[in-house]
Amino acid sequence: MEKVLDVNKLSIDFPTPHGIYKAVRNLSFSLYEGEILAIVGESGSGKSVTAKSLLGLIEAPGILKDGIVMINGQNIFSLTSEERCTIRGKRIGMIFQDPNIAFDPVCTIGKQMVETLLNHNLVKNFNEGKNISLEWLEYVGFLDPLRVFNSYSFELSGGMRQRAYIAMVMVLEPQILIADEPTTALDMVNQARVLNLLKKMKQEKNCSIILITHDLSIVANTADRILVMYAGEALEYGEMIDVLYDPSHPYTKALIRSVNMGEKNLKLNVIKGEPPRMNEKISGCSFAKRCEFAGDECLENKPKLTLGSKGKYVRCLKFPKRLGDKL
Ligand SMILES: Nc1ncnc2c1ncn2[C@@H]1O[C@H](COP(=O)(O)OP(=O)(O)OP(=O)(O)O)[C@@H](O)[C@H]1O
Repeated sequence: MEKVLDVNKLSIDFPTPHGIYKAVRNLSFSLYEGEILAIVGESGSGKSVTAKSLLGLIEAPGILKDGIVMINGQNIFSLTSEERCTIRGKRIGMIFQDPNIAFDPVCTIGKQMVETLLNHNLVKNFNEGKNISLEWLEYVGFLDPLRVFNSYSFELSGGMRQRAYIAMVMVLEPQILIADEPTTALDMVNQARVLNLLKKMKQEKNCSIILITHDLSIVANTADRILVMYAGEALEYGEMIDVLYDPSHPYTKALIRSVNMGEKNLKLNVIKGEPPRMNEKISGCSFAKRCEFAGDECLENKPKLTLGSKGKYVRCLKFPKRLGDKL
């Protein structure tokens, strides 16, 4: 499978009056054609900052400390803002938890979709844009696409609005879609609809998707591979089956024990303690203070992300199956 995105040693800092917050630390991962990569981790682990940086967006006061994000052979950080705008939308699209931020309340859904197509010079006139927009509204599951086309966003229910949002992003047919907590605000029925839609876009449109979520049951249902983030860095990274059903890192194991993936009468274990403060200097393993297996060496020596069996990467000094390769 072809690599469509390559993130190499990405580090993002937020200088604040309380010190430098290290939101993303030396993060590397790739995304392949037609796959769903889930990024999971506790709140504040750096998932959203990472996702936005893939579009070249680092919100002030954040700064790119180091790293390269290659999309189709181009480093997004070395492009001009105009070149980045062309990549955004056409090559890479992003949907957030709250669709309201994407819609103009005084403009119909259809008009916005057609304007997006016209702005990217993908259609010659309104009617051509309307036909493409209607096809996408039908694709995301609307039985009466024309009604949605002529609606304002506030006239739709939450679930409909999220699907209309996906149609509006997908109308440009981006090769890469980043979905940041796309189902958090939805009920179970609409959650399933949106997740099935992501799977359909992967299978039928060969779309490569980064799915950011806290919810491991969603990951089990949709993802091909997983990146587990903690305190801005990757702790475990590999095939979904190998990470979720044969976890290696104590943090991944604890994360799995803290949710119910459908088992009856399962006792849930909350992970004790807090992640390190983002301005804290971490000399050893970032998870060591909360880890039940940690020894003195874990507090003193920083583990490297290391390749183990089944092509899985793990950052843990206690991880037994190391082959010695670094990422
Ligand atoms: N504007 C900001 N100013 C200072 N620090 C920031 C800012 N935005 C993000 N950060 C830092 O980046 C860290 C990671 O934030 P991010 O939103 O990526 O976390 P997340 O994993 O997506 O969390 P959640 O699941 O709650 O959305 C935060 O803990 C914070 O320290």
